[in-house]
Amino acid sequence: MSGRILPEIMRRHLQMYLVVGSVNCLAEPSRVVQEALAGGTTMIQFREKGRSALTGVPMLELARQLQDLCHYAGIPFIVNDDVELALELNADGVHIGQDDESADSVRARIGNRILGVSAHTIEEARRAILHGADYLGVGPIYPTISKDDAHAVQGPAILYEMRKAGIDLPIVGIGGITIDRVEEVVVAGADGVAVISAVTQAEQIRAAAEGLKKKVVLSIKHPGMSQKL
Ligand SMILES: Cc1ncc(COP(=O)(O)OP(=O)(O)O)c(N)n1
Ligand SMILES: Cc1ncsc1CCOP(=O)(O)O
Ligand SMILES: [Mg+2]
Repeated sequence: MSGRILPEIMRRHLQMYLVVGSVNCLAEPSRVVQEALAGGTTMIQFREKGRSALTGVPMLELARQLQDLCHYAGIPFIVNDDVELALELNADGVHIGQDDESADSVRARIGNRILGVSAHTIEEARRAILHGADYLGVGPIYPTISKDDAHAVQGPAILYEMRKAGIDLPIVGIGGITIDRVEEVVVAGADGVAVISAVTQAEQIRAAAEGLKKKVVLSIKHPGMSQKL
């Protein structure tokens, strides 16, 4: 990448952001990602975390496989937490939280790659921006089954508060987001939704991703209309 990603391009990548690892998938992870991409997923985060998470060579092989799928689909491939892995793979970016390596240090290591930072408060959001974040991951907006150590549920109000405080960086809402909740997340100020279970646990993965994406796009263009879908 020749420079930092433009906010308007970042916002589009955040519309239907799938966070995924082998632990979350009912079907084979590469199959899940293929289907999700066919449904219009706009960015993927590789998050290989949890009790039965892969490590070593199998983890690396899965990461490469998913990265290739993203490459062919023309969407960014982001690595959760592990900056070394992101650099080794030449991934498009990294997502870090408040308990991970600090954002300014990660920015210095990854150059112009995409940097996503989790923020739970206006203060954390402002610091992340100063430290070079390209987007903020805000949540959990609703209760989640996919992260044991998640912060307290914040509700869509946190998105309103951040926007009201003048935070205009691209934001993705995360945590317990289902198709019925997309509109209120977008209307509250998010540019898109990041999901694990709504896609990885769906019976029809492609249709699930497609439905979420359509609802985000409609909620951005015509707030209020997406109820009719
Ligand atoms: C898009 C997005 N937003 C938030 C998170 C959570 O990151 P973090 O708080 O570091 O927790 P872990 O995912 O590392 O368990 C995320 N991964 N993605
Ligand atoms: C990684 C993460 N960070 C905050 S909530 C969450 C889990 C989101 O998963 P789900 O979409 O299944 O609630
Ligand atoms: Mg983290």
